[in-house]
Amino acid sequence: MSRLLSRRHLASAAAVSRSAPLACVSRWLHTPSFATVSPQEISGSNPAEVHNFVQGSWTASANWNWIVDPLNGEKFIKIAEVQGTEIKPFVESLSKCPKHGLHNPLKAPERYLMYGDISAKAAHMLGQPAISDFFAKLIQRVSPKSYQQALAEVQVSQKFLENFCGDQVRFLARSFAVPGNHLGQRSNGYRWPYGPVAIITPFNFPLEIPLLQVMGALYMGNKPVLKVDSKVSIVMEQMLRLLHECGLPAEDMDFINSDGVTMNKLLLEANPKMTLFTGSSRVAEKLAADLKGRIKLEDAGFDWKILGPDVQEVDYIAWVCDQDAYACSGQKCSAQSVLFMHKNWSSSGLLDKMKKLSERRKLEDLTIGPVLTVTTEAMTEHMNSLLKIPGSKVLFGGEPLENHSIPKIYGALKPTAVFVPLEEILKSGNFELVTKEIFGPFQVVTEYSEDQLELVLEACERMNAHLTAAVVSNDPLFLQDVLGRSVNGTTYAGIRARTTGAPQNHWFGPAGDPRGAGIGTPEAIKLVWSCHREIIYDIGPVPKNWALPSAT
Ligand SMILES: N[C@@H](CCC=O)C(=O)O
Repeated sequence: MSRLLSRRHLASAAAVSRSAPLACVSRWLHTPSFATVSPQEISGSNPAEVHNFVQGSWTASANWNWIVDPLNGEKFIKIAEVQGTEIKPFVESLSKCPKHGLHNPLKAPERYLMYGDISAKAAHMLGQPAISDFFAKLIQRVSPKSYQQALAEVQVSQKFLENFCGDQVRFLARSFAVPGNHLGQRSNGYRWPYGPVAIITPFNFPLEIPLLQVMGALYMGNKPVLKVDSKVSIVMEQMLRLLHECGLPAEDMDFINSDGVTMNKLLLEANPKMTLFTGSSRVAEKLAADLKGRIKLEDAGFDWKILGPDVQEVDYIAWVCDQDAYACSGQKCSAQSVLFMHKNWSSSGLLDKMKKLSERRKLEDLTIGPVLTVTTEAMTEHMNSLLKIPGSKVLFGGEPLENHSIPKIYGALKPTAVFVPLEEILKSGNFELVTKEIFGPFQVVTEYSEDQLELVLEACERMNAHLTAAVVSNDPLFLQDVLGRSVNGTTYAGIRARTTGAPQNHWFGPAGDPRGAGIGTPEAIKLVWSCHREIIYDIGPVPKNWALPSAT
């Protein structure tokens, strides 16, 4: 059935056509059946509304919080933000789910199949060009990035859903059995849900991160409450409507909009058995303490790239560097934050090529655009602090974007690279400054000579977030050396290595931290959303010649 021409929409289009211009009819004909907004139509004079979903229904709240259009500062989306006094239904809803979950290998196993079916339907819908276009454009409105980057996010989400069709959800909960010591004894290892869980996700991937995590949680039998950064929660609100249309039971998950303080209160009162947090290290550490460690994290990434001694494919590598550092205006947790360049690259023209590529980026197509969590002043101030380090210099960028109406609360900076000498980076007064993650179009570049690889590795060792990394070389001994002495969770190795753009088939997540979460793959889902339970069956018979042993 075409979701675009549902009877409901044809009827509403016909009704509208009696009183409104043709453009309006065409808008409705092109709005997917589940949708309550049209990405292109949202504006100050036609604001969109985002609701909450709890205990099976959509709800408003006493308070509307306005989100401004990142491109012109107009108030364009109203969020029904739940206040501290309004969390009771959410607390009650989570409490309804027992610790053993909505399903598990010994309870309601048919729900694994149901989730296979829901994923198949959702994958099919999201694969319709009009629907992927709808989500790509909606993402662009709230988390400005180029159409291609926004569409890539939708495609990753669509492929992920395809991966968990049919029997693939039940295969996630595959158990094992080990023979016991005597007749009737065997141990079975099960993947067990946590039951009530919470998911908190950031602004930079409005669809990919919350969708993949929420589906993983549901697949394994948990009941999640999901909170997405209000700046972009409209995208997941619309996705939830799509999921309901694909058969997601209304009671299986809740969706809340609130500020951080209210969410913290909800977490403390509802006491979810596991919380997945994706976002800044500061909030991650606070939550880890508040929730007494019942948390998994995908936090900051000061992600590094090392160019090895073998210089080749300079044009290609310059392009990958440009994408890694500046696509989505550098607002990916995987973005290249520092580039360690072997001296052999100095005369290759790589930096010039990177500069030229960075200059192709423009606000009109959002290949560079607003920075949602760092202001222009803060980025400039950081750059100026770096420039006080002896030997440092601006390689390119360093200036605010021009001719725009991006509101002052957001940042607007040209793609920027600052060179800092390696010996200076390692000095204790400088190290923290240089490795401070700037969630914007900003990278540090440095150079090392043959005998300075130790210093490069020392710098990587001293960093405290280990998310993505790239070792750009086809020298197997160089690769082995660097890979064997580093820890980043998602590391690309080889001449085509990158730091960003992990699709659903690459585990994505930090390493080196027992709280580290993953996203995307079956291993990530099992690790984050289930725990191990072992049931040891010991049904006998008791041997006929059994006699009471002496006390031990
Ligand atoms: N796929 C994205 C990351 C998604 C985050 O969890 C990237 O590779 O930058």
